[in-house]
Amino acid sequence: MAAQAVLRSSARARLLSGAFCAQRGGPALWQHHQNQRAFSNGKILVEMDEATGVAVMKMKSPPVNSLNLDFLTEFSISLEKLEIDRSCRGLILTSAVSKIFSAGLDITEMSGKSNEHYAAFWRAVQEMWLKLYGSNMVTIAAINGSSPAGGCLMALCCDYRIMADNPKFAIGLNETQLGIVAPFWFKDTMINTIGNRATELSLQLGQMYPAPEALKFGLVDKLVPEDKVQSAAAAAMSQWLSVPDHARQLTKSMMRKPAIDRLVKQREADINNFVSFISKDSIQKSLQIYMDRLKQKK
Ligand SMILES: CCCCC/C=C/C(=O)SCCNC(=O)CCNC(=O)[C@H](O)C(C)(C)COP(=O)(O)OP(=O)(O)OC[C@H]1O[C@@H](n2cnc3c(N)ncnc32)[C@H](O)[C@@H]1OP(=O)(O)O
Repeated sequence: MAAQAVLRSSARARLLSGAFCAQRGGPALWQHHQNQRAFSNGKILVEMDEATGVAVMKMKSPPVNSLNLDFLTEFSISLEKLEIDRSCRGLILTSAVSKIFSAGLDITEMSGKSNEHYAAFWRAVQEMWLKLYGSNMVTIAAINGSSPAGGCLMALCCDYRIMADNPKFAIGLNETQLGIVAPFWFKDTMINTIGNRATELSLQLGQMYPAPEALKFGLVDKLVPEDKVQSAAAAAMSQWLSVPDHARQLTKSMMRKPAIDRLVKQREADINNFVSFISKDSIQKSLQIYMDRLKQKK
């Protein structure tokens, strides 16, 4: 109950009540301009091309697009809005922040907060995963910067990944480097992409892979020059959209449903696990050390 109260007081409540809105004071409604429609909830900007049925979702939460409770709530609501729009068949997920796709879960959401807050936060992380991994749309990640942990997870949820060919940009599930453990559904998502052995190595070591290495073992599907990421994503999208929707959607569901069902069945237990793990003193200390190191590297 307390967890729901936290969620009610967050972006979801503001969005649904219409306070998150466009500068003119209305709800985050579509704005029309020629063949384009757009809406923005503040941290997320969505532009949809009506001629192609493709929406581009840009994450815009500087400095690093870290995934806090408000961001995750906006993300899930935006995705739901596209999912129920029958004219939208494809989604390109990318970043409006230079050199960063997403820094993953916001570490400050996992430090020094109440158990109710941890529970609400983790429910929002689960929701983002359930919606994106289970989307009926074709989803393509246009990875135009670094993408650790939760950022990598978002990319892995997509059907296809195109990354900027820059060895300074790295991607991976680096949770163990923070002294924390990726849950089973992060692990399942990675296994479904790169296989069991590569996932085991990657997760235990908490590896971050520079873009060229990520390509080698299939963590991403294609590298292109930085300035071609969006056009390459659009080109890949038109190939994916040439497949009849019903056949592609059923095939996607056949591949992903077992992993999705597994979390759905254990959602509350997974939240309880997260809360009891993250609230341990030793884990809080590890996160603090990691954050201090991040700040010291400057
Ligand atoms: C227990 C259950 C498991 C939970 C599963 C967890 C999943 C996760 O996603 S945990 C988060 C893992 N994320 C990371 O390890 C990323 C850490 N960040 C970085 O490596 C870098 O910041 C970067 C590569 C993303 C960007 O580097 P750079 O452009 O040099 O920017 P700065 O490092 O200077 O960062 C700017 C600013 O942002 C703060 N920050 C960075 N990442 C996060 C984050 N994930 N959460 C919260 N805040 C973050 C960083 O501390 C800087 O803050 P200021 O010093 O106040 O400017």
